[in-house]
Amino acid sequence: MLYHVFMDVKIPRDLPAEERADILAREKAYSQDLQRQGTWRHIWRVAGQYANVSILDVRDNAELHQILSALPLFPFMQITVTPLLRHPSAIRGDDS
Ligand SMILES: O=C(O)C[C@H]1C=CC(=O)O1
Repeated sequence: MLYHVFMDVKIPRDLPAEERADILAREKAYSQDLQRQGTWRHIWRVAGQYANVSILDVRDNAELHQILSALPLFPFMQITVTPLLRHPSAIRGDDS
């Protein structure tokens, strides 16, 4: 199943710099690993915001929840999930 996921990042200003850097490095590694596996199909920066729009391809709601709640930045993000299905007018073969 495909999901559109909007992640709005709000890291507290008073988080120590070392801790912030560690979380961001782990977040990047985690996200890139899932991208290599094909689970995290797309990630886009939202212009002008510390936020991203992502497309994840997972088995079900439970797997999506497991993946998102394990994000190192999870405690510092507002996440909005929208389930997707193939549009009847779609012509691309790889979007379902
Ligand atoms: O920077 C972000 O948008 C947050 C986050 C999500 C994946 C990743 O590598 O960073």
